[in-house]
Amino acid sequence: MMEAKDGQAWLGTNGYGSRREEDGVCHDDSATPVRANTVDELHSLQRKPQVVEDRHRLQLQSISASLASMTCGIGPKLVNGDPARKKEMAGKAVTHHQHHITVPTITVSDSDLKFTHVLYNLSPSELYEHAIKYEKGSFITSSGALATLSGAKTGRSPRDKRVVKDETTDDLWWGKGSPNIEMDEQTFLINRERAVDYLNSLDKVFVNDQFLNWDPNNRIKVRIISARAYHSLFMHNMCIRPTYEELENFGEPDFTIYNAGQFPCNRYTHYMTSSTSIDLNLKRREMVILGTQYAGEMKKGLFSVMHYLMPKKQILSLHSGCNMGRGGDVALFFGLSGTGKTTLSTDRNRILIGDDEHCWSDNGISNIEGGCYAKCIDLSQEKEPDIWDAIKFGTVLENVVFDEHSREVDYTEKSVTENTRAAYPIEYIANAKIPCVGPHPKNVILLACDAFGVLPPVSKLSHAQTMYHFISGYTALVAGTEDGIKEPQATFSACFGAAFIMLHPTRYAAMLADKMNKHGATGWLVNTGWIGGSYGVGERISLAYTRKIIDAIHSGELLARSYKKTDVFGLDIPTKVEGVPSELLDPINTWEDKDSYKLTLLKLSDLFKRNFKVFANYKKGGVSDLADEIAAAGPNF
Ligand SMILES: Nc1ncnc2c1ncn2[C@@H]1O[C@H](COP(=O)(O)OP(=O)(O)O)[C@@H](O)[C@H]1O
Ligand SMILES: C=C(OP(=O)(O)O)C(=O)O
Ligand SMILES: [Ca+2]
Ligand SMILES: [Mn+2]
Repeated sequence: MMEAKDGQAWLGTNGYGSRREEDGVCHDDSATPVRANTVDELHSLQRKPQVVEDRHRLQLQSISASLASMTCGIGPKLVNGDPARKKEMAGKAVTHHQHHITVPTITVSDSDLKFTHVLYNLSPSELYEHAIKYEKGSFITSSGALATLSGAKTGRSPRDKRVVKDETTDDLWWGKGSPNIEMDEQTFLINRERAVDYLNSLDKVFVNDQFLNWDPNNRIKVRIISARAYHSLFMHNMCIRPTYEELENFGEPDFTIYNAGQFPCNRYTHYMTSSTSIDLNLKRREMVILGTQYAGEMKKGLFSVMHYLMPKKQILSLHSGCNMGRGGDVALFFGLSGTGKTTLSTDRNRILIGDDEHCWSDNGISNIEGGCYAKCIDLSQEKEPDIWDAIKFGTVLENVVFDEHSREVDYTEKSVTENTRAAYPIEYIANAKIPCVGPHPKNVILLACDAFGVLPPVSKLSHAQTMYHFISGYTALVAGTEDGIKEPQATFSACFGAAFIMLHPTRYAAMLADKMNKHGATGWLVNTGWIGGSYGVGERISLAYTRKIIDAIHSGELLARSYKKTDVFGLDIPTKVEGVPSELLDPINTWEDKDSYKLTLLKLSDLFKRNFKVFANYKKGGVSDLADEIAAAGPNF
């Protein structure tokens, strides 16, 4: 080594340092030498250390309290940072012993002796490294997105969702048709303890402190405690990301998720019917996840919470996408999974406010989330260029298949699941509106993917029809996609999101009716499903045609068209839409077998009627006055 001028040593390429030898050989010593004595020292120069301040101590105390065991009432010993960098972290621990307890405690369990490292609001880069190093199935794809596997579950488990029933939850929707399956407080605490013990047994946990709802007056603070970098990155993308200052003043969360998804619940525990349990406790403002690693549970679990909290403030929570034209006209896109909310709200010519969860308050629309969650089965650059471009560094790609060597994703591949997904921050869509808020909607578009092929590609709805179809929440997808032709499966999901609503559907419908009336919004029903016959005979309407229809709604062109009424459903269908063959607009034209069309139409209308019966008779603080008018807005035959 050779002494540099300022007393630091440089690293040379050999034992002689980089002394210039006058031998006519060219040496590689043109750059300023590195200031390090050892390779370790050199590596330590790479990263600017994070300053551990009092702020971090307060955060650790707060997290320790979040992870407190119910039985002994104290939280674990926590230390900031990566366990793999132990030496750098030494002496900076915060424990409950210092802060919460004045008398000396006697250590009674092994878990009291250990530290849990907290990886607090890590950046996407840090989370990538953790995922790749420690989580099997994590890879960097050729676009820079992180491919991950969600494990045995590749979709949500609605039958395993439980809601604590107590004195505060009388006004919830319980019973037949409701997504809220009850559990008691005691059982919740048993599952909570199971999750907390699991998380505390780990060397490290990930903690995300973030926000929900872009409306600053109605924003809530959420904390997500999880065991996987994948989950932390997913929520980083999906929730609203705090600025440094906002994080500094974060304080205590309004709601906390304990995601112990790799660990099962105990089937012997009361109310458990499988090894998966997603438990919501509104009074404690906590959610526990056991036995599923599907990240969508966290996103949609928080959505349920918003479906409870927001209506209490006269704010309507909506399972819809939302975008805005350059002139400020806002459109909502309702629909069940796979009907096109994400695809159609992401539109080159319009500004994206959000793809899935919104609030409608007296001030207009706000997105609940900070990211989008797009399906990627059969994704193509040509058909969905904006979503394609959003799949880059930072994006989580769930359960996709890629080329072993090139790491190119094959979006047609369903060998892990058909529900392959991309989760990305909303600003990855070039024309996203930040902050994600907008004025009152002008158009309310109800999407149905009708695999029966009898609903028209577009209908204009009266207010009563809008309510009827909103409460019905119809779509029909095809059950199995592989072996042969299967019957389309009709699904009715109230408010186009029965799995997430907490109150009776009529409560949300009444609010929607009220807001649409007040702000003069027009309702539309768009069939993004089959034309020319049911699944097996006809085909799915092309995305290009659906986009033309949506364009005509946005521009006002469609409102000005002439209409005719259909039989049975009594829908008003336009006779012409720019860019769409006119014969497509009335389904009877595209069916070769007219008898079969009529039979299928009647069959579907019968399914609608049977489904609606339960709502028609419901009179409890909902749209009871409107009930008759709304029921009459359904199919008639
Ligand atoms: N005509 C169409 N309209 C909308 N989506 C279509 C159409 N044809 C095919 N699709 C595909 O259907 C899927 C719709 O899914 P997505 O937009 O993610 O639904 P959601 O957000 O409502 O769950 C996408 O994969 C899209 O490419
Ligand atoms: C994440 C989901 O949303 P969607 O399929 O509506 O995009 C879901 O329903 O699990
Ligand atoms: Ca959804
Ligand atoms: Mn979606």
